[in-house]
Amino acid sequence: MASSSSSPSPATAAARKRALTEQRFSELAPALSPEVVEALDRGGFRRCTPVQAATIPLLLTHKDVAVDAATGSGKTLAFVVPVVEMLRRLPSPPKPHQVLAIIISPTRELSSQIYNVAQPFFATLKGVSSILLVGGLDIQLELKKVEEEGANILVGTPGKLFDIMERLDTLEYKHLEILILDEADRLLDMGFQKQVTSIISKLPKLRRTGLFSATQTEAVEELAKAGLRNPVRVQVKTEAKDAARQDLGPSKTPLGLRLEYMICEPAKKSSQLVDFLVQNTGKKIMVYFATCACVDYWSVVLPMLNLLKGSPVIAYHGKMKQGPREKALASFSALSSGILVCTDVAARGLDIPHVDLIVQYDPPQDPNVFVHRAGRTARYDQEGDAIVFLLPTVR
Ligand SMILES: Nc1ncnc2c1ncn2[C@@H]1O[C@H](COP(=O)(O)OP(=O)(O)OP(=O)(O)O)[C@@H](O)[C@H]1O
Repeated sequence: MASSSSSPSPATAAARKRALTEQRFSELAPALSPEVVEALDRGGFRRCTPVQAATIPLLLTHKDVAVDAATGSGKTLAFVVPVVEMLRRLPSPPKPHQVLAIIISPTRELSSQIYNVAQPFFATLKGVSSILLVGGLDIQLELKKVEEEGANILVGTPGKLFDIMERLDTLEYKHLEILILDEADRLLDMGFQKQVTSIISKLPKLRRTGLFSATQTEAVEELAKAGLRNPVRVQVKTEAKDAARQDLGPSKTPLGLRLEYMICEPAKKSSQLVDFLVQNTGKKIMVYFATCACVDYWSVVLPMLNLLKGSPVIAYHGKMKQGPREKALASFSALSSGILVCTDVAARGLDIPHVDLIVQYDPPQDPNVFVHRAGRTARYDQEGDAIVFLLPTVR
């Protein structure tokens, strides 16, 4: 959520100025409805980030958009606001089984996060229902609920959405106004191309589509060609100031992010991690490992170390059951300092408040993931540090 704007420190005020444009939501053209502006205001959102200032007017003037903007730059509201605003403009309330908007994102956590961020805005829509469709919930119960009650806005993961769309023929898509594909490159990396393509094939061609990603790949280009009509490309670049960021090229990382690397001898890497964590006690840290087994190992070892007593250590990986996984995320989000040991399941999109430091103990296989991991810190107007541990051979 946006931090209070009552009396920010000079540093925060400067960072906020960098993160936001002069454009007020209340003065966007085409104009947003007063109810949406009020909901934004209640959330502390008064001025647009660059990606919001560029994208909202485009979607509201019936353009498809392919958006490439840094992590933490406010992409979620850049599509939630136009989705809601487009549905507000419909002349009459929809029938219960008419699907008007679909928002697809790659993971349960991201879909839940989007659904939660969207709630105050969905609440301004009278007679419009929404549902979160993600794995891990009882499919029979969901099918029954959707069959009986219908749903006008579907938010979910491609597998679950595809499943529901295949099994239920009571939902009607011909009035669909807008499709959003969030973290598009991840949707494809995770092997969801078939489901996404099948979902798209059920939708009317005359719709708006927004494709959002912090990394553009050839596969994303292909998806944009297949799913978007004459899209306007929105690229929000940040200027690289330090050498490490210049190596990554423009637009990849947020302005408030400082990147470093540490060369480690294989035999000393573990002890260097411990030393590093001890030196940074009191910070809120995420440490990325290559495998779930490594996360399990370190989540047992770190709490045993006297030097780290007082630093809560929380594990988070894809082989954990959904309940413990959600609990882990909620616990870490609530901490002001502590360590989350995790795999790349926590690399994308998660908006965890006030993470100070990202440690990439195992470098990612895919260079794009580097940017997403680092992007869990320095979000919106915040600053943060990210360090990657490199063996001399991979430098
Ligand atoms: N206009 C705004 N004013 C103030 N805060 C904002 C604004 N827009 C977004 N934020 C805040 O910025 C943070 C990052 O936003 P969001 O999660 O949408 O980023 P993102 O671009 O989707 O990041 P990622 O690529 O990592 O998924 C959130 O905490 C959000 O509340």
